[in-house]
Amino acid sequence: MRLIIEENDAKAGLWTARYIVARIKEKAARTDRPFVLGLPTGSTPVETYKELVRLYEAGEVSFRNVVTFNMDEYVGIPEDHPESYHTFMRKHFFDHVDVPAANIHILDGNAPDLQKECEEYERKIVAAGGIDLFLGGIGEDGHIAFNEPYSSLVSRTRVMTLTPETVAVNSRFFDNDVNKVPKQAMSVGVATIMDSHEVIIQAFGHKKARALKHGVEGCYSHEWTISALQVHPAGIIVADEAAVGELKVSTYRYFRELEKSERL
Ligand SMILES: O=P(O)(O)OC[C@H]1O[C@](O)(CO)[C@@H](O)[C@@H]1O
Repeated sequence: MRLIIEENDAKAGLWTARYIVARIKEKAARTDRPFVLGLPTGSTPVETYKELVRLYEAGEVSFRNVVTFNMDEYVGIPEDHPESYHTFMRKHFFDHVDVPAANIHILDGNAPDLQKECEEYERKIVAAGGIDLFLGGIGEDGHIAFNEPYSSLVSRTRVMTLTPETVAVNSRFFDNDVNKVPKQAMSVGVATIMDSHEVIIQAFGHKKARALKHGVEGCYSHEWTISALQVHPAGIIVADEAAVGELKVSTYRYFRELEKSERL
C-alpha cells in the first residue's frame, strides 16, 4: 500500500487527478481498449473532479475512450433528485467532459428488480474488461462505497441498509433531517472494488483520521472495510495532513520516506 500525504484536500485532489490522467494516457498509448474507471460521489472527490475537468478543458486529456462505473446510488429517490448520485455526477463531472453517455454506468436505485440490477452491474464490469482504477472515499466508520462495518470483505454489488451513523452523517445533504435520508443504497461490494487493477482511496479532514488509522495500522477486518485495501496489490491512500493525524509518528514517517525514495 502507498500512502500519499498532501498538505490539504485541494493538493490531494490535484495529485489524484493527475495520477488518473497519467493512467488513462498510459493505457491509450498501448491499446485501443477503453480505460475503465470506478468513480465515487461525496464531498471528498470534488477537488479531483474539478482538476479532471480543468485538465480536459486544457486539452490534456480526453474521456472519449473511458468507461465509468459509479460505486453506489441511493434506493428509491428519483434519478433527478438534487441529492441523487446521478445528479452529483452530472453536476461535478459528466456535464463538463467528453465521456460518451453510453459509457456511463450508475446503478438504478429505482429498478423494478434491485437484485437483478446489481447482478447485471457486476456482469457489465466483467464485460468491460474489469476496472482499471477505482477511486473512492471513506466514511467516518471506515466504509468504502456503502460497505458499512461488518460487510463481507468478499461482497459483490448489492442492496445495503445504511447504518444510523451514515444516515446521520449524510443528513447534511438532506436539510439535516435524518427522516429525509434514504435508508438503503445499492453499492458495489468490497470484492468488486478489490478486483480493480488499482484502487485509490481518498481521506480528508480529521473526521476521517480514525478510519484511516484502522485502515493503515489496524487488522484486516470487516469491522473497518477500508482495511481490505491492505491486501490489494496496488492500493493507494491519498490523504491530507488532518486525516493522518491519528497515525503513529513512526507510521507517518515510514510512508513519507517511502514516497521520497519512490521519487528518486
Ligand atoms: O466524501 P464524503 O462526503 O465524506 O463521503 C464519504 C463516502 O460516502 C459515500 O459517498 C457513500 O458511502 C462513499 O462513496 C464515500 O466514499
